[in-house]
Amino acid sequence: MILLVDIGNSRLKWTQADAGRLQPTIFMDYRQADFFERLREFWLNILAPKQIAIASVSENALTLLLVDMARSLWPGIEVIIPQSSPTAFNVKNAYAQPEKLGVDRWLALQAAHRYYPGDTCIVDCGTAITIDFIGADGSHLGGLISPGLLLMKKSLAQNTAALAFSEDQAGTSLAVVTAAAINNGTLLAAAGLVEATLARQPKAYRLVLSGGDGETLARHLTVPSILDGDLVFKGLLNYCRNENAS
Ligand SMILES: Nc1ncnc2c1ncn2[C@@H]1O[C@H](COP(=O)(O)OP(=O)(O)O)[C@@H](O)[C@H]1O
Ligand SMILES: CC(C)(COP(=O)(O)O)[C@@H](O)C(=O)NCCC(=O)O
Ligand SMILES: [K+]
Repeated sequence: MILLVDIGNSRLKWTQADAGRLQPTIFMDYRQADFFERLREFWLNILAPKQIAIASVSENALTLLLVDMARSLWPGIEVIIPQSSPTAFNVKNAYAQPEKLGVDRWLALQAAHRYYPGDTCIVDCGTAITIDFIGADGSHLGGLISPGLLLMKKSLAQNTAALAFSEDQAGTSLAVVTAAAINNGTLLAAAGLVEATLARQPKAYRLVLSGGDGETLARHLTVPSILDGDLVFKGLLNYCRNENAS
């Protein structure tokens, strides 16, 4: 059994992999006061893992606390914390400073190259929206970062006098009330960003979506997409199979 952990800027996601098969993901808000107790409760009741692999774009202190918890629960557990690098698993990082690419994006690129080979565009619609392109030969072409849906709405609420935050369903039609105007405006900003980015590339790319708002985005895009919320976990699994990747 392998324990896989993906820490984003909003939530911690974890799952277990048994012979490469991923169990359902557990989503947790790591900013809640009882987060560590709740996670410990969960982990006390799982089969002892041989390895724990962690991908985090959040505070390093959080990763260290999780490693401490894992080591106290399962002494001798192997801890794997991949870092962004110039190349790994036949994928070449396009960043001028490869270590600066978010490790979640780096792992998703490696998983896409393995499970969706070809020219692929990966969009992770989480706290931020990240868009990354990879060619069939494994070369990353670069990417884009924009605020996610919740952040766009929060920033409107925080920086205006008259715009309140609402979690109502969003669409892409023209609205006649403020809440819908905001929800639809922000959703269309995200959908338009993805569609425009794809349209501006010199060739066609297969689109793979992930992240907490991936499904919402998929429903409102005018282009076909595949939903895969496990890309980061799948990327982590590579490092568990082969620790010597560079
Ligand atoms: N139950 C939920 N709790 C929190 N965010 C959610 C939930 N359902 C959908 N979302 C959306 O998902 C986004 C977070 O996605 P996620 O992939 O977990 O982000 P991150 O990887 O940045 O932590 C939020 O910004 C929000 O818009
Ligand atoms: C862009 C991100 C904030 C996305 O994080 P997320 O929305 O998954 O929480 C993260 O991948 C990150 O911190 N990246 C480092 C900068 C970069 O990738 O260029
Ligand atoms: K993201």
